[in-house]
Amino acid sequence: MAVFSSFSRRLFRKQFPLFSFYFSFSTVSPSPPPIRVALTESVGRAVFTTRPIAAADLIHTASPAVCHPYSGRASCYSCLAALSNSQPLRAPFCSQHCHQRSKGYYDVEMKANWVAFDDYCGSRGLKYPFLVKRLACMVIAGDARSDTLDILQPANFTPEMVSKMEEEFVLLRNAFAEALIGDDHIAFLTKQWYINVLARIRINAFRIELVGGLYEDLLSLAVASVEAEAAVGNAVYILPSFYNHDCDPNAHIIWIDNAHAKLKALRDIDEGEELRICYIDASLERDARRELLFQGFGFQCNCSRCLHGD
Ligand SMILES: C[S@@+](CC[C@H](N)C(=O)[O-])C[C@H]1O[C@@H](n2cnc3c(N)ncnc32)[C@H](O)[C@@H]1O
Repeated sequence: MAVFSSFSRRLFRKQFPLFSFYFSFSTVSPSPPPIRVALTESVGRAVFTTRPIAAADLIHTASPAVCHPYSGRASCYSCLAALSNSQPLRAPFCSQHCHQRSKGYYDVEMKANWVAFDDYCGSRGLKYPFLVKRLACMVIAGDARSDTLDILQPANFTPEMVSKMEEEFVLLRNAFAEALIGDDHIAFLTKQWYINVLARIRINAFRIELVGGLYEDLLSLAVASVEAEAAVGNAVYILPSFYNHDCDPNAHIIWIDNAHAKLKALRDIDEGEELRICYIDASLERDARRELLFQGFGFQCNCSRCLHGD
């Protein structure tokens, strides 16, 4: 658990000079990452460089605030690394470290019967409720705060969307209640909490594709993103969620062996430039990209490729 809470604590240790704030990574990283997060007039918060960054440089890494493997994947419960074939089914961890780190919320999850919730979400192709379930287990275990994701931008849900979430919420709460997890431990688990968390996940969740040993340089990075195996799960991060989108990005988020993310520069970047990643397949036509961004994230892209044509 420590990894999640200490990461959040470090992130929340922030100052608020006019319209910008800086994160302190002093106790863990030898030097802070060369970035700052600031409020912009057009796209809310954004990430800017504090010094020049060379192409292919690692800008920073990030641990997930919450992650969840896709069902049917032989992935570590904790970090989403591939499990070896010899791994016993009852021990879904890639290492003792992952087991120790996640033991508290894994035990909470194992106490409850998830058949109804999993069937409901699985049969409808819903993936994000599993992230909410994981976060709820972490909160009950004392491994995360219930407001962990509150700092992130939420999606706007229509009343119809909210009413569709009623059933999955009831199934989630009932699973905990029937497992005799005391009322005081699940007092945070209201419908409003469920909707608020899903609204953050909707905008900020990353689909994790591992590139494994393929990654060596900028060229293989491009190849890797095309050749990567199918996604292994979803995760939400705090700092990477402040990166805005660009259809011609200067940065890229990648996962090598597990859900620990690396933010890398795709080209030389000047001091003070905004860092942007691409949320979608940048090779799509302009109209298709704009439609995807609007439907998936609710915004009209203001990047220069969209504004000035391909
Ligand atoms: C993952 S968040 C990025 C951080 C966000 N700006 C914030 O303040 O938290 C995604 C949201 O940022 C805004 N955004 C990101 N990229 C954008 C772009 N290219 N054009 C317009 N808005 C963008 C949209 O509101 C989008 O829903």
